[in-house]
Amino acid sequence: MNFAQLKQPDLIKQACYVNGQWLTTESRLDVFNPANGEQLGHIPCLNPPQVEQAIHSAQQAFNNNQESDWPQRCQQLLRWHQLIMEHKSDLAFIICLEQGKPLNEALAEIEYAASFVRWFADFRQFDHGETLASPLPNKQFQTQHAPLGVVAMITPWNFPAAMVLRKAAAALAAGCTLVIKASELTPFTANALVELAHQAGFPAGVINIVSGDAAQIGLQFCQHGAIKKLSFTGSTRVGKILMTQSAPQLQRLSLELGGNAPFIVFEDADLDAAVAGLIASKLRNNGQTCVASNRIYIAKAVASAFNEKLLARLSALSSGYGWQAGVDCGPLINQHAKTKLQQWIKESEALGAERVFEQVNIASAANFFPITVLNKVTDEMPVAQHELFGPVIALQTFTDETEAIQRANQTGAGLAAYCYSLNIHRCQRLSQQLQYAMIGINEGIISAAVSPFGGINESGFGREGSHLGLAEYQYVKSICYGLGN
Ligand SMILES: NC(=O)c1ccc[n+]([C@@H]2O[C@H](COP(=O)([O-])OP(=O)(O)OC[C@H]3O[C@@H](n4cnc5c(N)ncnc54)[C@H](O)[C@@H]3O)[C@@H](O)[C@H]2O)c1
Ligand SMILES: N[C@@H](CC=O)C(=O)O
Repeated sequence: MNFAQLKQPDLIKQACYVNGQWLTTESRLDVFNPANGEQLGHIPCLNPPQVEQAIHSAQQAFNNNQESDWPQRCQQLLRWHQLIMEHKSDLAFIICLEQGKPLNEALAEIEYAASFVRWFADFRQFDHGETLASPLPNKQFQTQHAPLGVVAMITPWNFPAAMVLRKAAAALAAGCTLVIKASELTPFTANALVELAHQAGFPAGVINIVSGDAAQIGLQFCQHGAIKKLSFTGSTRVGKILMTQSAPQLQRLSLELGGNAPFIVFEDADLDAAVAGLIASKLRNNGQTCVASNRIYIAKAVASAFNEKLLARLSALSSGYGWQAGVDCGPLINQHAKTKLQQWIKESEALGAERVFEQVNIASAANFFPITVLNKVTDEMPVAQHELFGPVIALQTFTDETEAIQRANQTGAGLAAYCYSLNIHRCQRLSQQLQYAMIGINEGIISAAVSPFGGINESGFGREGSHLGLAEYQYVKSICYGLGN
């Protein structure tokens, strides 16, 4: 299985895009299909002067950009959205091959990713400063929303299109220019999106994409005076490195980091809906989602009924190659992800967890991992302490609401939380008392372009999507007009 099967194979760029040109180098990084280990291609490993060229071209393009250019930028965004939708089956196939998720999920990711481009192009037209009521007769006060300048973005492999477009669309709508470093595990989706941006008519230098040594490029972004903001999505570990590195420049940062979402099912929940919600939130992208439910708390009174329904639904799911019909889960991204999960399961079993389900209907290639359900988990076990990022469902029980809330809040992370109950008062209490930035109430899939996405605490800061996502790439200018005497 390879990219030759694309309707438009020239969407595959084994290159970086700098100042409107695709650039290749002798030095390369190889890219593999996580499902079968086959090499898919390679991307350049740029050296610091080549990365500098990309930053410089973004700076030049920003200097040439005027607020009056917005109508053209808006047209470019709308054209980009249209091209992405026209090529969605090819783009989904690229995601499926380099990231592993099933084609239907990859297609859903493209539509979700494209929705940010459309949303920011539309919303920006209504974004404006204000004229303020002046307390002084001889002065008038106004605010303007100004673009920050050159923005660097570093994105992960789990949503190779959505994580790029959620940032890029907002920054472009704000009037910024970009240097993107996508994950080296999934570069071809980002490159194809940039090729479509090129076709949509963005001028040279407005969008640049680089690849190479991640740590070195990250450091270069953090230390570069021309880069006014760094927007990062990835692990908490790397987020902390970037924050430390960028502190001396007081560079603006958005950090979209890892989660450890509680999923609470109360005795008054619709159990079928709760099982469906858990499967949706836990097994989307085979568990490799920052908002995936991680610690599953079920009220003691309904635990055995819930578990029975859950295992019945899980038995019908299959794992396999994403490009084959009827596949529910793809592989993990690499061997490291698999070894980590095996280790945490083993350590948790040694502490008393019981394996009550292990999927049998699964492809035999190296990175596949069976959907696994553990019962009798406790909060101290590794499967509850770590962001699992895989298809492992760690079940715990609780006695009452106070206990559930207290245990759910007992983590450093603060991204997403979920609860299922048909009691409206309880749902309102939970929405107030769960200390998470995003809460799903009787719902397992919570993201949309219109809604602010982001975390608190160890899950980072900054918001993507929504009007707040645009503000991340702007600064507010306050203007005071003297009106004479
Ligand atoms: N909160 C969110 O919106 C969100 C969304 C998706 C993923 N995530 C998180 O991302 C993680 C999974 O992604 P990952 O494994 O690609 O994360 P990662 O932190 O390993 O890598 C993310 C990106 O950072 C780059 N990188 C790695 N080391 C770096 C360094 N020293 N300096 C600069 N860049 C560096 C990588 O090349 C990649 O592009 C999970 O923790 C997940 O929860 C969060
Ligand atoms: N799945 C998230 C991204 C994090 O993994 C989303 O819904 O946008």
